[in-house]
Amino acid sequence: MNDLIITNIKSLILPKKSEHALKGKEMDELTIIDDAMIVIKDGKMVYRGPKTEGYQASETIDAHDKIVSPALIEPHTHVVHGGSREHEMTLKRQGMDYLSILEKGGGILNTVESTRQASFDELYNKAATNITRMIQHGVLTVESKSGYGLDRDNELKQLKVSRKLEDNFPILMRHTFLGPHAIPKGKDSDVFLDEMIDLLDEAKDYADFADIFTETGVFSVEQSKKYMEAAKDKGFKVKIHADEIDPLGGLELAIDQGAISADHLVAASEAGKQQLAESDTVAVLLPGTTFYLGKNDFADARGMIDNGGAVALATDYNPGSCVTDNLQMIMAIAALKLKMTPNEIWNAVTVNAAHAIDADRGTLEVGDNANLVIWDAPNHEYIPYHYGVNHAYQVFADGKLIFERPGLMI
Ligand SMILES: N=CN[C@@H](CCC(=O)O)C(=O)O
Ligand SMILES: [Zn+2]
Repeated sequence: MNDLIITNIKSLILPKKSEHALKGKEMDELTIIDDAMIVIKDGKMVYRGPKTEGYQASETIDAHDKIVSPALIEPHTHVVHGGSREHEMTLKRQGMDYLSILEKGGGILNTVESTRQASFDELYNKAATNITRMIQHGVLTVESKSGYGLDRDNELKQLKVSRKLEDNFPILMRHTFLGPHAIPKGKDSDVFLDEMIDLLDEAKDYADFADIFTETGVFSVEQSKKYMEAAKDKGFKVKIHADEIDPLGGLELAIDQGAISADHLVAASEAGKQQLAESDTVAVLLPGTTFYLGKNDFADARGMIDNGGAVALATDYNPGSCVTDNLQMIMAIAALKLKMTPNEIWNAVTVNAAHAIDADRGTLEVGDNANLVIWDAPNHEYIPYHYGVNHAYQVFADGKLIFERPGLMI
């Protein structure tokens, strides 16, 4: 007897399981099975394919002609933080840009203050609200960065909160130490970077990856190289916030260092984009950030994919440069502004997002954990098309229904 059958699935969306992230033309390939059915036993996929009579189960769920996909994957968030920065919208309206706000002690440094002041429980409860919202939007795998402590105790506090979230929610998380996220006021950047390098040993108990913000007025390419090499020596896989605003060569550094991902890449060079195709580095693009910063030039996803590179998408949820926990919204921005096809977008928020954070997720093959979403949508193109609302209808973690969108009470 099988545990659960989900039947009457209009279309089943199946990204390809692969040893490496999907690159170039592969990103436009997606298997779609119409009139489908899923069988789950002990939380794992036993069958997925055309409807058949061959299976029995103690429970059957009728998908009522809705579509089903693997649960989405968030490969870049700053979900653990104190405070909020709505006042920055006024500053931006008055013409101050992101780096000028940071230079004046606002931006990331504002959130550092709020995060330092917040207790462990306050940080946990706040982040739990965002994680809940992400799950409600169809996400069951989340990467979470520190980077708002900028000192030993507060960086570790953030990472411990991140770990507790993973313990208490039915999700898989990856935890990233982002000590070099900004330079504390009055500190010398080299001295501070050395402090963060010294902290890597302790951070290793809680974090899977080490990350750095390589940007004008933050850390240079040379400093980033030093940090990444130190982190790799200590057993970390490395990530980088690269070429978000200025073209410093962060993508080339990431590739050179064998980074698992290079994130942002709005201002990445042509040379970097060419090299991406030959590398195992995944480009994690964050178009919600470009939108939220009010910019018109988006990352060149088309160039990266057409050159043969691997692209993933994330919200970059954080309190300053992208305040949304709705990855479906990012799928819409990717369609409109990154000119990605629906198939590329689905692969970018499932398999490729999984590869960007070293997670074996994002597919629905036999033997996979049954992490999936029933979407209230007629086809897979509909979700990027009808933007700004939640299309997730039912979310299943390891075959268990954990969220169902309520309907009207009239
Ligand atoms: N750009 C650097 N870090 C974050 C933003 C952090 C913040 O503004 O609080 C990002 O990925 O966009
Ligand atoms: Zn970030």
